[in-house]
Amino acid sequence: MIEARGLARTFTGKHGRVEAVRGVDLSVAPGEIVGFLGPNGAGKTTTLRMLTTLLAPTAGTATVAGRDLRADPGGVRRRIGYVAQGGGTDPSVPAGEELDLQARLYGVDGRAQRIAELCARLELEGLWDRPCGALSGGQRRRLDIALGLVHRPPLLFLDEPTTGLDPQSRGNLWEHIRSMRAGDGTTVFLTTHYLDEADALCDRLLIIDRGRIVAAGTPAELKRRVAGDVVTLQLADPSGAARAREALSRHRSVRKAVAAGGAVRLTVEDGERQLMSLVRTLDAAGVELASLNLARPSLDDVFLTVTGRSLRDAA
Ligand SMILES: Nc1ncnc2c1ncn2[C@@H]1O[C@H](COP(=O)(O)OP(=O)(O)OP(=O)(O)O)[C@@H](O)[C@H]1O
Repeated sequence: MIEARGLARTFTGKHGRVEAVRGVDLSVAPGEIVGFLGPNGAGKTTTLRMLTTLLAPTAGTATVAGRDLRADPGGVRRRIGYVAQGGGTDPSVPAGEELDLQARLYGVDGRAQRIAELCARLELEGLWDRPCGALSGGQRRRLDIALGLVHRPPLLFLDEPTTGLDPQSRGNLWEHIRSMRAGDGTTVFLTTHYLDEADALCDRLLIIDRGRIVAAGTPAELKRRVAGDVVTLQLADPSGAARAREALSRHRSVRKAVAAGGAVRLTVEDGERQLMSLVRTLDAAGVELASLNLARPSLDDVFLTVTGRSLRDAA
């Protein structure tokens, strides 16, 4: 559904050159929900705007929904839906009117039926006459999605669909996105910087950092392949962190050791079995331990492993 090779975008302005996206390759199969994850400023929106024809790439090629991005941008636009960050509704216009107008703009066959179908599926019934500005955050996001889907596109792009929503509305929106896929087989490509969203909603993830894709796979694959188990050793005396890190990084099970805030954080193969041996290594190095924690990897650990930074800190 999407094939991109070497997609890049450089901005040149008064303050110099910004290489926002530096050669992105990506493939999305029909029916997938793919999450594009990364910290603020990583290049998510820029990539999305290129894939949706809103921004011309400086380099690279892409086929989107079966059409060539450069040769046939109009063809791409007719076959995709795009929901921008914050949506694009007029606060003073009633929700139903927005939907009707969008359907007319696209010349949708069976307009009334398509709108009724979307309203039922996205729980928008009864909101027809309500001005968009008077809808709740969750309702507005569902209306934005309905607007993006009115012309039955096989591919839907969502830019940070749940930013600003409370946890309950976020979970509710995830359900709706899944039901779109189940009902029409819609392929969904979404950007997010929420790790829980990426984990719970997406079949596959692409992690972008500083304009490059640094990891790709299903959430489970990424956690298994990239991260290993995470052992955090809190030291009694924070000044021993560097020494502890050095001793532990020589341990045969340790893939990566990072010292931060008086603790050493290890990425370890088979963490449970290695705990005693790690404690002995620390003991031999003369470093006193205050506490110990073993955790299965999270997506944040994946990001930390591939970039050396925490996604939470970076976001
Ligand atoms: N029109 C522009 N002119 C100059 N620089 C830009 C422009 N648009 C984006 N950038 C820069 O390109 C980089 C990538 O921005 P982009 O909006 O793609 O990131 P993002 O991952 O979507 O971030 P966020 O999560 O904050 O939305 C940033 O450094 C940003 O400041």
